[in-house]
Amino acid sequence: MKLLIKNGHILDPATNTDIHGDVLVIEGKIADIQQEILVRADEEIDAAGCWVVPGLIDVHVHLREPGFEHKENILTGSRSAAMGGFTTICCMPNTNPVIDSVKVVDYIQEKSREADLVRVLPIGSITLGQQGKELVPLKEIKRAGICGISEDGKTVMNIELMERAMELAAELNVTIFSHCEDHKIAGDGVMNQGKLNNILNLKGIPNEAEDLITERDILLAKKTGAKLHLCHVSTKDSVHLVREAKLRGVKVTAEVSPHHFTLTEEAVEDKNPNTKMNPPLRSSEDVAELIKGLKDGTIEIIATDHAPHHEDEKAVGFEKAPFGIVGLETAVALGLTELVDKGILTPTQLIEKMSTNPAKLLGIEGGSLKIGDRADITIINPNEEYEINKNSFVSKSKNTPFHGRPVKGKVIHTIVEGKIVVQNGKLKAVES
Ligand SMILES: NC(=O)N[C@@H](CC(=O)O)C(=O)O
Ligand SMILES: [Zn+2]
Ligand SMILES: [Zn+2]
Repeated sequence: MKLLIKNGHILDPATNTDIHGDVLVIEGKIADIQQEILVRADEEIDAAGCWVVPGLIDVHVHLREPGFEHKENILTGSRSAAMGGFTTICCMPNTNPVIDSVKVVDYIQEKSREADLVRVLPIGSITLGQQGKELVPLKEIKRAGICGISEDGKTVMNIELMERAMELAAELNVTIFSHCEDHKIAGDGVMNQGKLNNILNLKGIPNEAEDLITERDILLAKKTGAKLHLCHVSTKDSVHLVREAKLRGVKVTAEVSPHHFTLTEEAVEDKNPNTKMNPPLRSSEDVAELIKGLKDGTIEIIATDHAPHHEDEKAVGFEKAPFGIVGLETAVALGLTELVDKGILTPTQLIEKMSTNPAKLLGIEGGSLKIGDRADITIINPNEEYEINKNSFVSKSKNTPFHGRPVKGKVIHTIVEGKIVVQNGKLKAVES
């Protein structure tokens, strides 16, 4: 099977490629990249006016299966990922049962094989059942195929237990994905604690809830030598802490989610439950520092924290609604509109944070268009302008604050191992 991608703007951060030309894929692998390739192929894609980039990788997604399939399942989440240009996604363990055993890891892998769309890498939990009491059997679940461990949704508040988890993770070379939130300080807050929460009569979550755990986990990573990845960084001081930790040689990486660099707490003004997520939308000073951190490389990854919730669950008022918003199908547009178009990141830097750096963090093949590499490729039209429409999402859930927002940049084709899964902005093979 030969696939020829013609006339694209080929951007590969891994090989420093930035040329106009053609990409030839043979039997699922990148066979050639030239200004012009003249061969007869089985299939041809005209990529004129589009970026041709390494397949995007999202290290932070909630697929909700097993246990919460009314919000999303592995098949619908994989479709949503493909539509968003992602060829690999990592799914968080806050399912029911939790991803804390070989059995659940196997189940997810089997379901994703059946879905046969994008690669799904499960993230195991840190403690059994995310109960914060006993560590998971790390050696076994690592052998079964987890790509890291996380207590996402909450924090392991017991510091001794977290230290032991990091020691073991360091020994087995497993990355810890840390959701930094001091439960006591966050209390039953529902939005950022700042200028607005009192006016809106909503309980606040102060920055310190995040910053204290960020600091704690950086210190533990330094002490144990564990590889620490910070999930959804949202505060200015956490960005400062990461910047300093890197200077001191701590093995720490950090991600920011598109909603945190796009919106501030002001978006909560009309109490739309789709502006409620954890961590909350922060102040404009926090957002400015996140953007600075993205620009200077302190934050090397953009991850969606795709957190689908059913419409009925969100329709109970701001205070009672669950935290979280969907993100797979809006990430590319927000990255392009908010970061590239505004001159904060170059196109190559955006792709680096959405593909090359995630691959490095996970230690997996991908994030590059080297000859011989597996042909995971995303083709994006950076100039297409439209309004985000939640009704066009293929995700089971539509909980987005971005419905109706004008954006620029659309995923046109997603190719996984040489197979076209999204073509001309549509899923190629959808039964049911
Ligand atoms: N981000 C969220 O607001 N919610 C996530 C949990 C999490 O990422 O912490 C969820 O699972 O719904
Ligand atoms: Zn989280
Ligand atoms: Zn999450």
